[in-house]
Amino acid sequence: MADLNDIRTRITTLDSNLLALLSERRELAIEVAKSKQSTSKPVRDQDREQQLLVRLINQGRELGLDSNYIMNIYHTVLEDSVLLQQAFLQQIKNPNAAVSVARVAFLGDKGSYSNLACKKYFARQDDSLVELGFPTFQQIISAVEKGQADYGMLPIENTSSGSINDVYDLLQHTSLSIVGELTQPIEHSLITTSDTDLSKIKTIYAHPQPFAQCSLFLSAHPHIKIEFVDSSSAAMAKVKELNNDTVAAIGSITGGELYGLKPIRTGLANQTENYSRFIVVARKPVDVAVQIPAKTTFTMSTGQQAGCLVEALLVLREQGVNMTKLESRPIQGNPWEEMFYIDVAANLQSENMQTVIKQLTRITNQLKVLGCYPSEDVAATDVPEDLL
Ligand SMILES: C=C(O[C@@H]1C=C(C(=O)O)C=C[C@H]1O)C(=O)O
Repeated sequence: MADLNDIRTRITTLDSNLLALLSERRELAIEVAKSKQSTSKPVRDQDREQQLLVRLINQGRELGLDSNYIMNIYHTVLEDSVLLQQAFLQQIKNPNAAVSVARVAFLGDKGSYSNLACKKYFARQDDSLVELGFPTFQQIISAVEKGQADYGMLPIENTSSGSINDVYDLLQHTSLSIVGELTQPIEHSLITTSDTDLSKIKTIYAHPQPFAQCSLFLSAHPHIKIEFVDSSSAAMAKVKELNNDTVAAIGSITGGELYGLKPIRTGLANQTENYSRFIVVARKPVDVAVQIPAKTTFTMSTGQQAGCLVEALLVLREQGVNMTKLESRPIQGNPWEEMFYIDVAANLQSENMQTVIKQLTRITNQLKVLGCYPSEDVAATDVPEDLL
């Protein structure tokens, strides 16, 4: 039998080769983006993706590889390829927005969910990253407004707990623009210093958002005391500092590793598919290249007469503009009046969106465009059922 060390050496070599190939594939994706730039072809080509997946699944089968295994790997590869091309075309479209060092403000400290989102988002940009942690959303916005940071990363909604109202309310008053978005899987775990047991835990430190997203798990353990902290990273820092087996934090496994902490329970969120959508804000708006699916976010307040909102929404329908989200929030200082937040799948520079904005400005009390940015929804391409 071959020696374990020898086999591992071969695996190590093989893994290095896989990485080199993935990196080469990314370089080719950039070449494809350059060609699309000259022809204005959309970045996403689902027919091509489907052909590629069918071929790989068939080829994989001959090598004894499961079709779902291939699908999972290639969904990640294709998503990365599409988002990489989008980031590349955006940089060409917005040369003035280029910074060589991106200073990004986020909630918490190293290892917070927002910090992990920053790392992921900016890994696709050419800039190097300076991470600036803040204890509140307001401080993140102020840091960008004052020029202490170039970007702010703000969570806006979560599949378990819904909209993050504090962020929506802050957007009413800022001059910043939304320039990007990112959807991140959020996997809550119970993070501790030692190999303790859930039955020994007396206190859990958590930010109110993870607390809300894990409410079912927490209500099943009513004897555990909950201490709220400013961020998941603050929760993990606290557990590290206390260093005993009766305390735990709600955080991510990756975040916990940065504090030398371990998970004793995973999958705490109410929904198994727990995702957060983050927005990226900056002082100047960006334009979105035509090859990229764009989203535009605007706020509007309508009169309180019957049918005002319907009339506004009809404008979207008449222009064939698809609304992907509608949120309403009270207007501070005007009891019972509502501000509507609307996301549409459209490029602000398109003719229909220009018409929408013109008409809505006429029929609403107030309209403000918060930004137009590349949509990061890269839905998996399906392959024929019988292949799976
Ligand atoms: C690379 C391309 O762009 C996108 C990414 C693909 C890939 O990485 O293989 C395939 C199709 C497109 O959605 C392409 O069009 O070939």
